[in-house]
Formats: sequence, C-alpha cells, structure tokens
Amino acid sequence: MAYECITAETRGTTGLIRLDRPKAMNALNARLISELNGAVDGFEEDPHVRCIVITGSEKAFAAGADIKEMQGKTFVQAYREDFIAEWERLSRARKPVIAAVAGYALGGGCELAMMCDFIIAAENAKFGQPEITLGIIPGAGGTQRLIRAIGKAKAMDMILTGRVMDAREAERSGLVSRVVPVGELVDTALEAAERIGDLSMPALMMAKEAVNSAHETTLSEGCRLERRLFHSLFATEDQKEGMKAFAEKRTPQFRHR
Ligand SMILES: CC(C)(O)CC(=O)SCCNC(=O)CCNC(=O)[C@H](O)C(C)(C)COP(=O)(O)OP(=O)(O)OC[C@H]1O[C@@H](n2cnc3c(N)ncnc32)[C@H](O)[C@@H]1OP(=O)(O)O
Repeated sequence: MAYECITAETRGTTGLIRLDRPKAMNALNARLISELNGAVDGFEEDPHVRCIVITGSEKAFAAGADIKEMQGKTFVQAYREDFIAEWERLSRARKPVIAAVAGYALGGGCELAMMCDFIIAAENAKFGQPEITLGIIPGAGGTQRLIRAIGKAKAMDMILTGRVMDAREAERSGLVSRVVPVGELVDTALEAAERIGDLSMPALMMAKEAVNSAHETTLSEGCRLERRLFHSLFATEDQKEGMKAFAEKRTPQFRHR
C-alpha cells in the first residue's frame, strides 16, 4: 500500500510505523489516522509480526490533531461523524505496541502514545495536553488515560494549564518507562520489540489483556481474569517448551502456540 503520511516496514519480527508529515510536526489529520489504522490492521494480521513500534521524527512524535483541518467543524459534523472515534483503533491492538517518542507529543500525539502499551522517550521528548489553550478539551482519551498514568494532581495540572512536561518529569511521573538519548531511541525501541518478539505470542497477548483489565474492572475480577488466563496458558506448547528449556538450561524456542 502507498502511504502519504506514514511509512510502515517490517524489521525482523517488528512492524515499524513512522508518522511522517514533517512540515506539519506530524499533525494528525484524517488521512494519517486512516493510514495508521491500516498499517496496524496489516501488522496485526501478519503472523510474522509480533510487536509494533510507532515513532515520529526527532522533532515531533505528533503535535496533536491537525488544527487547520478541524477548525471549521461544526458540532453537528463532529457529532454525526463521531469525530475522533476511529483514533481508538490503536488502543484495541492485541499485539504489543511500543511508542518511541522524540520531540513533541502534544494533544492527540500524547493520546496516541498513551494508547500504546508503553512509551520509551528520547531526552528531548515533551508531553502535553494543550487542548485547553484552543478552547477545547482532549478528545482521544487524554482525560482518562493521563490520570491513570500519572495520577489526578499532575493530570489536572497538565490538562487545566496546558503545560508541557519534559522527558525526565514524564519518567518520574510514570508516563514513560525509560528515557534514552535521541540518537538511540528507535534502536532501543526495536531492541525491546525484538526481545518481546522472541517470547510466546499467546502469553504476551494474555499478559496485555490482563494488565489492561486492571483499568476496566475491580481488583477481585481482575485477579480472577488473570488466574483464568494463567491457567489457560498451561494448554499451550510454549508453556511446556518454556519450562522444559529452563530445566535443561537452554534458551526456549517458542512456536507461538
Ligand atoms: C486530538 C484532540 C481531540 O485531543 C485535539 C488535539 O490534539 S488539538 C491539538 C493539540 N496540539 C497543539 O495545540 C500543538 C500545536 N502546535 C504547537 O503548539 C507548535 O507547533 C509546536 C510547539 C508543536 C512547535 O512549535 P514551533 O517549533 O514553533 O513550530 P511551528 O512553526 O508552530 O509549527 C511548524 C508547522 O507545523 C504546523 N503545526 C504544528 N502543530 C500543528 C497542529 N497540531 N495542527 C496543524 N498544524 C500544526 C504549524 O502550523 C507550522 O506550519 P505552517 O503554519 O508554518 O505551515
């Protein structure tokens, strides 16, 4: 497929998606979101891909929704087309997804990064939900995911003031898992993805399902789901191989079944 606003390629067992609208700081227009969703669909269906990495440029992961594209929308248009609903595709990915963020991740850019399973940030990364400065509020999950990631005090501070958080503050706050030099960002994310790719796909998918359920359910229901998923992994060849390999002091050869 020919893309205009992203590039997508396979590196080993990783599907690498790069947001690519350099003149507009990777602002997220309808075309980019549709291409991103198509690439995610393709990697989800590809049995050779076991992890997805999403990145942008050194200047910007994404500076949010394309303000010029959305500025003329009326309420009725936004409501009838359920504007932004299609952005949520990424949050339904069943394979692991890593966001590799350098530069600006603002508004929808920050929201997109938070839909990923974890965020690796470059030292120059800047996160923020500046929608309030435009007379709107976050619309792609920012009010819900930011509070879960960094707690109410900081989430309110960022959403009500529109201030930007640098990479170190984001790491201290729990928004990002690690911070690396800009030049090492993509390789670090690809290394993490390849490491994930060597592991058992059913176990990875169930781990993701169990962790994500923590945000959707009670502690006892979440623990029950976790236990059932844990039990079901004893039906996989990979569990037998993983434990046999441990006992035989060798590296397991998972077959993802
Ligand atoms: C998804 C929702 C519902 O939650 C809503 C949103 O996401 S709303 C959008 C939230 N994002 C923002 O408000 C950030 C807007 N951008 C900026 O504040 C700045 O551009 C910057 C801080 C990211 C970078 O500043 P600077 O280095 O000074 O570069 P600029 O000259 O401002 O930008 C270069 C070029 O990119 C265009 N641009 C940047 N961001 C957007 C955007 N979000 N939408 C459309 N276009 C954007 C900017 O207009 C410049 O282009 P030209 O005007 O020079 O052609």
